Amino acid sequence: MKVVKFGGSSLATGKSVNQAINIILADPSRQVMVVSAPGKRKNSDTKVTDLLIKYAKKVLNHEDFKQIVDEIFSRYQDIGKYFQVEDKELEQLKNALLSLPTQIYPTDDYLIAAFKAHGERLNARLITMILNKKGLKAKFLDPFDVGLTVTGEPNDAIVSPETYINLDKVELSSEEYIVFPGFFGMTPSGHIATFSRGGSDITGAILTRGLHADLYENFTDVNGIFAANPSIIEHPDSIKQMTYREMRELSYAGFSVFHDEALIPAIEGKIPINVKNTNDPKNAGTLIVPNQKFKPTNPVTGVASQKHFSALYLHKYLLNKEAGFTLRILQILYKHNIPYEHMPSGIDDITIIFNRQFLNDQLIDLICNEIQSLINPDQLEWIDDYAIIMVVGEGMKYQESISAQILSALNEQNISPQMINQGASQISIMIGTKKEEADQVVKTIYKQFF
Ligand SMILES: Nc1ncnc2c1ncn2[C@@H]1O[C@H](COP(=O)(O)OP(=O)(O)O)[C@@H](O)[C@H]1O
Ligand SMILES: N[C@@H](CC(=O)OP(=O)(O)O)C(=O)O
Repeated sequence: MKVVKFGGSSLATGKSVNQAINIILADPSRQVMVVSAPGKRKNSDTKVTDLLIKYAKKVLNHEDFKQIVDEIFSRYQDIGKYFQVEDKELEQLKNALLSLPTQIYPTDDYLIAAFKAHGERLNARLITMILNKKGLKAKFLDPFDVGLTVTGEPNDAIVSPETYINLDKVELSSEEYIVFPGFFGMTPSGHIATFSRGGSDITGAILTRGLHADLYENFTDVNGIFAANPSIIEHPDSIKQMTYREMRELSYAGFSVFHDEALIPAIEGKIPINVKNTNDPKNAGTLIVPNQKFKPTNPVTGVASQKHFSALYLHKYLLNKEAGFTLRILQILYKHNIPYEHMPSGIDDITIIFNRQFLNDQLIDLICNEIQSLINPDQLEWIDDYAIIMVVGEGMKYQESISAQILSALNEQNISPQMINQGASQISIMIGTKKEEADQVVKTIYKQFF
């Protein structure tokens, strides 16, 4: 049995939903369909998830929301009309949208999560109607029906282990398709919490593991995973096969096509993932597997970049001999509930890299002041303008000169990275640079290895 996830880019119009249904029908083992909310129809369009966030904010601000509800509903109406779904049935979706502000939520964050989740919930309902209309047996199931439970933040949830005990009890019939909304789960107190953005990939992976599927097919709008982001490199090579570890590092570092957290259930279940194109389903796409059986011909599999970082650089002579130096810094961060991403260090220097999204100016001043007064470094510098480029490849284990090749290629372009870190993971090299140089770094490294 296969679990098949369709991203929002594959379900944006009636025509694309029809392509997705044809993909399901083409292979009888494609029994479970996980769906995202309708995505962008063109570049200037807005994803339904973003429209729902707007709707939630209007409700919280006591603003009129009629227009935004109409806009959201029209996305489902357009898809429904393509399949001649009756107005009466579509009206159920509108009523579900309109009833959202009348529910009780523990906090505003829970309200936002519940609104957001309805992008996928209503789409799964609509696609179930469409399949039934086509004379196919299909059932809508959602996290509340199967016990997909989550903990953590309402808009950044984590799956609970009991989900897998609950999923073990779900009985599938080979006669019936299951349509399941991605992106959200149920909290212990019975509320909706969503995964982070792009999190329908995570739902697909959870169902793949929990329902013991043989393969997780993830359908998107490109022919698999490319060796670099196509918005930076024109027509990059596509990756035929890669390991879980490579994908996890690359998706964490910016390959938004597949969510990094979605790798974890697949790794736990040792289930391969096939990223494929809804518009070109015959293309083999990218297969993500537990281990690479052969030594790769290219040491580098992919180059990813992210620009939302900041860094705190600290210099202190004999830092390496001072017991508890890093511990005290971490205690300050812990006190203010600030997570950090990386902490490369040398004998007298340490750089702490943060995700800028978790910080504001006031917090930055606070931690810098505390570190200065409690730890007294010789130099403290806050670098707000920070990007990370990750060069990843299982093949790097077999070649030692990769960082030298990278540095000399960058040097030829007059780029001197602020940080280069290799070692913590044998299969990746991390480069810290200014945001404005990040794309050029990706281009230079890509040219060097592809
Ligand atoms: N390395 C990469 N390989 C393939 N696509 C990438 C990569 N990096 C970024 N992308 C972008 O990811 C997009 C698909 O992701 P997303 O829009 O989230 O898909 P979906 O809606 O199917 O979940 C592609 O259209 C592409 O522009
Ligand atoms: N719709 C949600 C979840 C998701 O996974 O979407 P997509 O499959 O379109 O990336 C989002 O926009 O974040």
